[in-house]
Amino acid sequence: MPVRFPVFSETAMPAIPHDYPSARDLMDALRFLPEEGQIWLGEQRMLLMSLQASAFFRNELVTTLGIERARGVFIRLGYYSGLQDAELGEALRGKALGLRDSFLAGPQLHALQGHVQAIPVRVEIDPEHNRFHSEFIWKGSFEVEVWRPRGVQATPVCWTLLGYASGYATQLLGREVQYREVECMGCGDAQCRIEGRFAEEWSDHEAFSALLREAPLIDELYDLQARVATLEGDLARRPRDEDWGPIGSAPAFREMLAMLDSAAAAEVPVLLLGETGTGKEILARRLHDHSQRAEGPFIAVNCAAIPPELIESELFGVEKGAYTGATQSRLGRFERAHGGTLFLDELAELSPRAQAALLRALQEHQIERVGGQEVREVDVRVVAATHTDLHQRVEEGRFRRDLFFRLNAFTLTVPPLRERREDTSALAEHFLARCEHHYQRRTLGFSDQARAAMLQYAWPGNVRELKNTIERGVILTADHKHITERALFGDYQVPTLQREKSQGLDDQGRLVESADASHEDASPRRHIQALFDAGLTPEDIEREMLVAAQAASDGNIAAAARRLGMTRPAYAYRLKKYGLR
Ligand SMILES: Nc1ncnc2c1ncn2[C@@H]1O[C@H](COP(=O)(O)OP(=O)(O)OP(=O)(O)O)[C@@H](O)[C@H]1O
Repeated sequence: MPVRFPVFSETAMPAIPHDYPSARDLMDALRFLPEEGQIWLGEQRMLLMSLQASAFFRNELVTTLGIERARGVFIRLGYYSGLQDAELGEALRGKALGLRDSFLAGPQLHALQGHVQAIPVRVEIDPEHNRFHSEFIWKGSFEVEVWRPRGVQATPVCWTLLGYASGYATQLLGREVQYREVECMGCGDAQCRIEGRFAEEWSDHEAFSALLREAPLIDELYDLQARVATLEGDLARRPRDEDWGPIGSAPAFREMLAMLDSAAAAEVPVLLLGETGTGKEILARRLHDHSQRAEGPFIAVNCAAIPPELIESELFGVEKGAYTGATQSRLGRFERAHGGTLFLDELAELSPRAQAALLRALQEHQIERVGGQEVREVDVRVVAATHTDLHQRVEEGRFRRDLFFRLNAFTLTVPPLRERREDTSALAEHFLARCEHHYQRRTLGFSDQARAAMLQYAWPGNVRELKNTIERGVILTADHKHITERALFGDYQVPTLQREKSQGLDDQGRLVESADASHEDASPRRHIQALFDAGLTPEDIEREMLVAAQAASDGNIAAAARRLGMTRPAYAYRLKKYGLR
């Protein structure tokens, strides 16, 4: 169904914007967290900036870059904001209200952010029939204000706004839309008016697309450029080979890496300690790559993954006929690692017999295959790893003391991710690039909220868990969309995020004066007063909120719970309590 707004002649146009759905949903997505120094709009962290500061920034940029280049920067800035907001508009309204209202969320969000009031003149959206035509009058453009002191300009000045409208519609429709400012108060017209069409309907569309792709001249906008380029199908962000090594610049990690590198040249055995998933294997590989054995093989064995009765034959090989089923002789990992490095992960799991054989291999560089008589010389450097307390195992008599001392000569402890949180972002970007490459996907990266959640989370499974989480996020995110907190963590609520506090419900689901309510914004109190005036009890209000959240979430319980800042079980419990389920 094409969506049409009445076409008004300019004189007949009403002064008050009409036909917009309620902006309540968009306003509810806006959260002020003064105690944490943050403002959030959906999954994006926002900034409040004064018009004067914005004018100052623009002047600086125009002076530094010249007007044409500055124009490009601001159009791209707006374009990127538009892309982000379209995700929010679609998430809030797409399923529930459809394309028309998702589209109108764009100008409404623009207004909510104080940029401009957009009055629809014509809105026809019918992508199925290849039709898109929209026209808005802009009132109170902040960019006209910013330019006013510079006098009348030769060309339209609402750069960011125009970029925003183009980015929003492009992202929402999944097809390039471009807007033009056909009238602008900044260049002497009586009003600002924009028109939007599919890109190819504009004769000069290539110049506009090129502007979006143009390399920004300031570092802060490189990211934007990469994302716009991504949209244009440019397969950016391929991981480089050197990116595949251990990532980390936290002091604890750097220090450990420096020791690892100095151990690489020496021929000593190395013991890596650290929790599961901290990267012990990747570090063992680095040790190998930096050693004189780099040209030789690197063989990794997870001792815990091999049944105890098979571990010896796995490590040392087997002679034909050694046991039923040994129909031919087989090389063990030691022999395969000859001239290189053998990485023994989960070393603590070795059987006593295997421990004895390993000790001999380390001391005498000799092994015997299972069922064989021949003594074979092996030239292997052993790097072992464990997440258990090996010393304690020795005390308990479960691990040979002499072997422990042999391996313990050079010990390194790999710090868990929670002790080097500053590495989380770099690791996350690294895994994102790898996963996108692997799955041939092009997301727009992490939302601000997803990033914040990753930084808050304790990562008990360490780097491996982070990697798996990001893989999940990439799989669940459509191309050209941001990876949300939900895509990463599902319905799990990252425990320490304090945003929920400001949503005004305590952990029993009761309405409370939120942290922000004590500040200037009196609107929640006003609403609550109105509810009291209507004679509603707190129970009535709670019941209504539960129902409303469910309706607004298409009956999806997890989504409704999130909307109310509750866990799913807490929400389900309340539904039951009120007989709503
Ligand atoms: N610093 C790092 N930079 C890049 N990738 C890493 C880093 N640390 C770990 N990884 C990746 O995380 C995953 C888990 O790491 P790895 O297998 O080396 O951990 P581990 O400590 O050996 O785990 P376990 O003790 O459970 O065997 C691997 O895919 C590895 O490539």
